[in-house]
Parts: sequence; structure tokens; C-alpha cells
Amino acid sequence: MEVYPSSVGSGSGTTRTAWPPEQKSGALLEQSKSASPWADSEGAENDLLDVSCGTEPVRIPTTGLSASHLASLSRFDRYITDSVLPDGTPISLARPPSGLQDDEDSDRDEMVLLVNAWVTLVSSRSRRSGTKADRDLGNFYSDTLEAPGGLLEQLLNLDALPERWPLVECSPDCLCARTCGNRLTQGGVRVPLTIRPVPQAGLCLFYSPSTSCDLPRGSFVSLYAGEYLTTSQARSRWSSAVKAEEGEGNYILTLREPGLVLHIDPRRYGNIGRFMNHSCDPNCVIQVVRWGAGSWPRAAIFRSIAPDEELTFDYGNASGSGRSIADGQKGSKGSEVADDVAGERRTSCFCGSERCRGWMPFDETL
Ligand SMILES: C[S@@+](CC[C@H](N)C(=O)[O-])C[C@H]1O[C@@H](n2cnc3c(N)ncnc32)[C@H](O)[C@@H]1O
Repeated sequence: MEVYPSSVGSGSGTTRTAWPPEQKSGALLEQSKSASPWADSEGAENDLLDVSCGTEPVRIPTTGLSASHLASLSRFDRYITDSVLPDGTPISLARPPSGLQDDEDSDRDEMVLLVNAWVTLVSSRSRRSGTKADRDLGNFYSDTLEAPGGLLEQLLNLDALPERWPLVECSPDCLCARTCGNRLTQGGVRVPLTIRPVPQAGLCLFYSPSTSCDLPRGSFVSLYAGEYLTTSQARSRWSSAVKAEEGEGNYILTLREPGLVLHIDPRRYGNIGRFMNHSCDPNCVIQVVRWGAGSWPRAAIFRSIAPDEELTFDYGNASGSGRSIADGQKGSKGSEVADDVAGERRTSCFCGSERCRGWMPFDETL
């Protein structure tokens, strides 16, 4: 059963901004420029001063965009800071994601129970005693540290985080202060980034500090935000894009957990996560993070890299959710299926890594 056609997502606290932003002039851009500690580029003819239109804590400029790059962004309608439900979805992000499942997902009740259990545990204990989510599920974020640009930042302790462990952040439902240390990924992008072209893979996301400084392992980069889709919706969007020969690749990220398959499509509504390319030897990982009443899984990107380096993650491996995004890794069962089924839909991978598997991961459900 198809649960819904498309509406404005009901994510609380989500900021939506018309895109593309006005370029080079206008109050918003001037404001975002002066608010940024990393004003490093006046931009070329087609460059944007801030793709987030001032909605992220830091400005995210582009460099080296050609007119055709700009044109290729025409389907990117809105910059959002958190994932949303498609327009017209008759369920709310304030409820667990059970309503987004296709009927064929037979294990969904298990997941609903699991998610409900987390939400109940976290919110009831928080309300009752004022304790925080981290008391119940562990807080794997460090205390606040000095970070690039002189800002204060926290790190995710990736080494201590058990595999498949649910990261649950505090939220307005908790009694703790808004400044509590367990809300890292809700605060938006705070590291210096630029969007620029890269050979054979379109645009990409670069870590671009104004002075040479490493981004420590465990730094939060960004969410991979977009529209939450059921498998049948994701399949339908993918086949329409193929039919329309949009030629812009597949942006749909698949999150898999026991009893739950969710897809995130940032093509029309998205954030800077949509610009991150795949690498078979990546320097970032995806970690599923939840917060708020509905506890919907967010795909959060963390990592450690050298300065001025392209940020990548493996589209075929979302750590923390167990398996995940797209599959298609050579040698894995999922990949054999994907390779057989996808046929000519497979895309050559140009990550350039010595460990390159040759093909982009592709989710067999699409
Ligand atoms: C999430 S988007 C990444 C941003 C994209 N490069 C852009 O210009 O908007 C995914 C698409 O980027 C391209 N891409 C990402 N990583 C790639 C890689 N390692 N090799 C070839 N193409 C890649 C593919 O077209 C893929 O479908």
C-alpha cells in the first residue's frame, strides 16, 4: 500500500528556505557572510556565497561553479536543516516512523516497539527525574573542546560506540537545558566547508579551514537530510529520474535497521549532505542518530580528515545502523544481487582509491 502522495514535512524545528538563494547581494547573503568566521571567497561568476541561505550556523560557499553546474542544481528546490516528510504525508514526525512503511515490510511492528521503547524510556525518565537521554542510552559525545576557527566543538567517540548502538540525543522533551552536551547533531553545520567541482563526479563537499588544521576523528560534519520515503516511493522516484534521463545520479540513501527500511532523498529538499561523494576508502561515516518525540532516524555524518580534503563516505555502508545505505559492495550478498539486477544502471566509481571496487553501490530495492 502506498501510504501517501507528497506535503510539507512536519519536522519540528526544521528550517526551509527557498533555493537557489539570491546571489552576491541581498540582506540574507550579506548577513550570512558577516556571520561566518570563514569568509574566504568572494566567489566567481556563478558561485554562491552560502548554499544554506543563512540557515546553517556557518556560511557554506561554492567555488569554481560553472553555469552548467548551477543549472544542474535546478532540481534542488529547498535547503532544509533536518529531514522532512514529503508534502501531503498524512503522518507526522512527532510519531514513530511506522506510518511510512510499505505493507510488505512485515517486521515493522518490531521496530515500532523498539522505537517506542526508546522514546518512552528517554522521555519518561527525563520528565520524571530530570535525567538526560545519555543516562539511559549512553552519551558518546565528548565534552566541549576547542575546534578549528576557535569555536567550541564536541567529538563522537567512535571507538567506544558499540556496533548498531542507537545514538539518542536529548531534545526539547527532556528536562535538561538546551545547552546540554547531548544534542550535537541538532545544531547544524559548524565546520568550514565549500562545495566545488571534482573530475568525473560532479560537485563535492570539501573541508576548507582558513588555516591548516585537522578536523578530528569524530567531528560532526553534517546530517544527510532530505525527504523520508517508503521503498515504493523511492523506487518510483528513481525510475522516473531514469526515464527522464535526468543524468544526475542517484541521491537516495537507504537506512536499514531490523524491521525498518527508510530512504532519504535530498534531491529536491536537502542539505549539504547531498553534495558528498562516495569513496570506497572514505574519510567519513554515517551514524544513525535519533531525537525528539517520533525518534525518526537521522543520517549523521562524522569523521576525521586532513585539511582541504574532499569529504566522502561509503554509500554502501552506514555504520551504526548495521547495514545500510546503498548496498552493492563487491563480495557481499547484497552486491551480487545489485550487480545482477542493476545491469547497465550501475555507475562507474571514480573515487580514485586503491581500494576502489569499480562501481558505485546501488540499492537493490530501487
Ligand atoms: C549524493 S550525490 C553527490 C553529489 C554529486 N556529485 C553532485 O554533483 O551533486 C551522488 C552522485 O554523485 C556522483 N558520484 C558520487 N560519488 C562518485 C564516485 N565515487 N564516482 C563517480 N560518481 C560519483 C554520482 O553521480 C552519484 O549518483
